[in-house]
Amino acid sequence: MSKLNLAISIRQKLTAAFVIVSLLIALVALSAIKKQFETIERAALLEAEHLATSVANTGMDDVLNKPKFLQDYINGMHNLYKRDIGIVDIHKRGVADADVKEVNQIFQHDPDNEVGKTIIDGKVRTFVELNALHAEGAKQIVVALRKDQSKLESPIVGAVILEYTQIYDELLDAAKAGLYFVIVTGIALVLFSTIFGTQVARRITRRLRELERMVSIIAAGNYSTRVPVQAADEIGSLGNAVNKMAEALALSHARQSEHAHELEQSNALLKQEVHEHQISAEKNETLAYYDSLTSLPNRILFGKLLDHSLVNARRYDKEIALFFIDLDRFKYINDTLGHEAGDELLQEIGTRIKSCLRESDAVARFGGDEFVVLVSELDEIGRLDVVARKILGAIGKSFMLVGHEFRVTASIGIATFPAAGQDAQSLLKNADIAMYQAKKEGKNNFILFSEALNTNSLQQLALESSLRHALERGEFELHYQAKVDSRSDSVTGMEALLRWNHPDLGMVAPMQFIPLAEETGLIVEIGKWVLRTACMQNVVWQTMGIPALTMAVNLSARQFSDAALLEDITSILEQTGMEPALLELEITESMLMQNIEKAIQVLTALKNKNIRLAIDDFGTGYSSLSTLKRFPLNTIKIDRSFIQDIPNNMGDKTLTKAIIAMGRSLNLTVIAEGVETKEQADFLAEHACDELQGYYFSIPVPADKFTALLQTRAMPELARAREEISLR
Ligand SMILES: Nc1nc2c(ncn2[C@@H]2O[C@H](COP(=O)(O)O[C@H]3[C@@H](O)[C@H](n4cnc5c(=O)[nH]c(N)nc54)O[C@@H]3COP(=O)(O)O)[C@@H](O)[C@H]2O)c(=O)[nH]1
Repeated sequence: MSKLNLAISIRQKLTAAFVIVSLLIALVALSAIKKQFETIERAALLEAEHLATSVANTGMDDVLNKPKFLQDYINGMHNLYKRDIGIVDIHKRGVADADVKEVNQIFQHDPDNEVGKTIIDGKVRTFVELNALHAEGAKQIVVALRKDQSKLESPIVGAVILEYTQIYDELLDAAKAGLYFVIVTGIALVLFSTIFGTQVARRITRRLRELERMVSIIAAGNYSTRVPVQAADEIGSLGNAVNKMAEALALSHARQSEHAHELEQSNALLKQEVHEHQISAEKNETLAYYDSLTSLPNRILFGKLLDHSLVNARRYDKEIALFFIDLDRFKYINDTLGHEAGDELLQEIGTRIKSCLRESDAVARFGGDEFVVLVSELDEIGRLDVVARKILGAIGKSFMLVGHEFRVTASIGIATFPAAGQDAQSLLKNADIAMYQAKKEGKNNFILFSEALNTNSLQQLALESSLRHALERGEFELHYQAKVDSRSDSVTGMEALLRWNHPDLGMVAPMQFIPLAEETGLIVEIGKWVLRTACMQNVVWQTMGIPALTMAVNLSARQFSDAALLEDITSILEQTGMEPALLELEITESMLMQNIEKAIQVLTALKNKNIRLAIDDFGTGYSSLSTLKRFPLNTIKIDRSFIQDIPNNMGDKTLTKAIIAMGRSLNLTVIAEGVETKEQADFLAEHACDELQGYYFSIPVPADKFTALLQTRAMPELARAREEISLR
C-alpha cells in the first residue's frame, strides 16, 4: 500500500467514524425530542382528561340546572388556573363556558362533531378547535357527563369540553428550552469531536507516515537509522519494535557481510579452480585431439572428422578422398640434422600442406613424417591429381634448416570413397598401400589406390612379416663379388652382397627386400649383421693365408643416417679383429647429396677410423667436382648404367672417360661396376679405370666358392664365371 493511500484511508476511516457517530447522536436526539413531544402531549392530554373528569365528577348533573354556579366555577377555573372549560348539554348547547358568548350557543367548534359523538358513546375525544386566538387551533378534550358519574351505564346528560393548549404550550416551552440546550451542546460536541478526531487522525497518520519513511530507509539497507519514539502508545511501541528490528537487521547484515565476504573469497577460489580446470580440460582436449608439434589434428580427431565426412558422403551420395603423405628419407634428415631440425621441418611441411587445401579439407599428422589429408568436397576425380601435385610441389620447395638449404620429397597414396573403401579403416589402409607403392615407384610422386595394388601390398605385407624373422632364423647369407685390377686381372678385393634364402620363396633378390628393410627400419640390424659377417669372413680368409683384400660393404641411407653408425662399426671392427683399412663402405652418391655437410661430417669420422670410403652409383647424383672434393673419399664407383652400353654408346663412353679423369685428378681409385664384356673391360682398362667389377669376372658367389676362387687365384675361376655369364 502506498504512503498516500495509507494516510487517506486511515483519516477517511476516522472521519467517517466521527460522522457516523455524530449522525447517530443526532438521530437519537431527534427521536428523544420526538418522544418528549409525544410525552408532553400525552401528559397535557392526561392532565386535561383528569381535570375534565374531575369537573364531571363534581356533581355536574346537579349543577346543570344551576348555570350561574357552573359559570362561576368555570370562571374561577379560568381565573385561578388559566383553564378554559366549557359545559354543554346533550344538545351541545353551552351551559357554561369560559367564553360567555358560547353559553346557550350550540357548540360548533368541533370539526368532526367530536362533542356530539362523545355525548352519544361516552368516549373521551380530542379535537383541535379552530380558534381565532390560536393560529394552529386550540387543543380540546371532551369527556361525557353522566347523570351518575360513578356508573358507566348512567345516562349521558352532557359533556365537559376542556382546552389544554395552555398547559401543552407551557410544557412544550419548558421542553424546548431544554432541547435547545441539548441541540446546541450536541452540535458543539460534534464539531469539537470532529475537529479533535481529525487532528488525532492527522497526527496518527503523520506518525505512521514517518514510521513508514523510516522503515523504507531501513529496508533500503540503512540499518543504523532509528525511528524517533514520540509517545508511549501503540505507534510508539511499533517504533520501538521497528528499532529493535533494525538493530537485529544490522547485526544480521554484519554477519551476512562477513559471510558474504567469506563466500566471495571461496567463490573467487572456486572460480580460479574452475578456470584452472577449464584450462587443463582445454589442454587435455588439445593433447587428446591435436598434434603437439604441428598443432594439426591428430589421428583421433582425424578419425572423427573422417567418420563425419563418410556419413555425409553416404547421405548425399558424394565422393571423398584420403591422401596419405609420407616424407621420403625424413629419418635421414632427422638423424643427420638432429631432432630439432626434423621438428622444424615437420612443422613447415604441415603449414605447406595446409596452404594447398580448401577450407573444407582437413589435414592431420599421424605421427613421425606421416600426414593425412581429407578432401571432403570432391567435385571431380581429376582434382585429385591437381591437389596431389600441389602438395608435392609445396613440399618439394627448398627449406632452410640449421643455416642450410634442403629439399625433401614426399610420396602420396590416395584412396577415394566409395571406390577404395566403405569405411575409415579401409580407406586409411588403402591410402597407405598406395603411398607405399608410390615410394616403391621412385618416391616424390602419388598413386591412386586400385585393387591390384592391394594384392601386391598383401604380398608385401607377407614379405615384411617374414623379413622380420629372417635374421633370427638365419635366413640371410652373404655372397661376394670380386673386384679386379684392370691391368693385372688380379683380385684386389670383394663386395659383400646380401642374399635372403627364404624357406618358401627361395632366394629373394635384394632389390625386392632391401627397400622393404629400409622402409621398416630393419635394415639397421640387418646392415650390422652384414658388416659383422663380412668382417669375420675377411679375417677368416686372412687367417687362411689369403693376402689381405679390401672388403666392400653397402650402406643404406638409414644406416648412413643412423647416429650409432660409427659406434657400431668400431665395435664390429674390434669384435672381429678386422683391419679398418681393409673395410670399404659404399655409399650412394644420392645419399651423400641429401645433406652434404652432414655427409662430410660422418665420412670424416669414418675416415678418421681409417676406414675406406667409396661413392657408389657415381654419375647418377649430379655431384659437382667441387662438392666431390669436399668428401674424404678413397674410391668412386662408376654406375652400371654408364657401362652397360659401352662401347656402342658414345655419350656413355665420353662420360665414363670424364668420370675416370675426374677421379684420377682427385687421387681417387676409380672402379667400374657392371662390367659384363671384354670390350667394356678393355675400354675401361684403356682409359685407366683402376678396378673392374662385374659378371665378366665373377658373379657374386657364396663364401666357400669365393674362398676357392681366392685360394687358387686362378683365372680359370674367373673364366668359369665368364663362361657362366656368356651362358646366360
Ligand atoms: N645396403 C645394402 N645394399 C645391398 C646389400 N647387398 C646388396 N645390396 C644392394 O642391392 C642392390 C642389388 O644388389 P644385387 O642384386 O646383389 O646386385 C649386385 C650385383 O649382383 C650386381 N652386379 C654386379 N655385376 C653386375 C653385372 O655385370 N651386371 C649386372 N646386371 N649386375 C651386376 O650389381 C649389384 C651391386 O651393385 P653395387 O652395390 O652398386 O655395386 C644393389 O644396389 C646393392 O647395392 C647390402 O648388404 N646392403
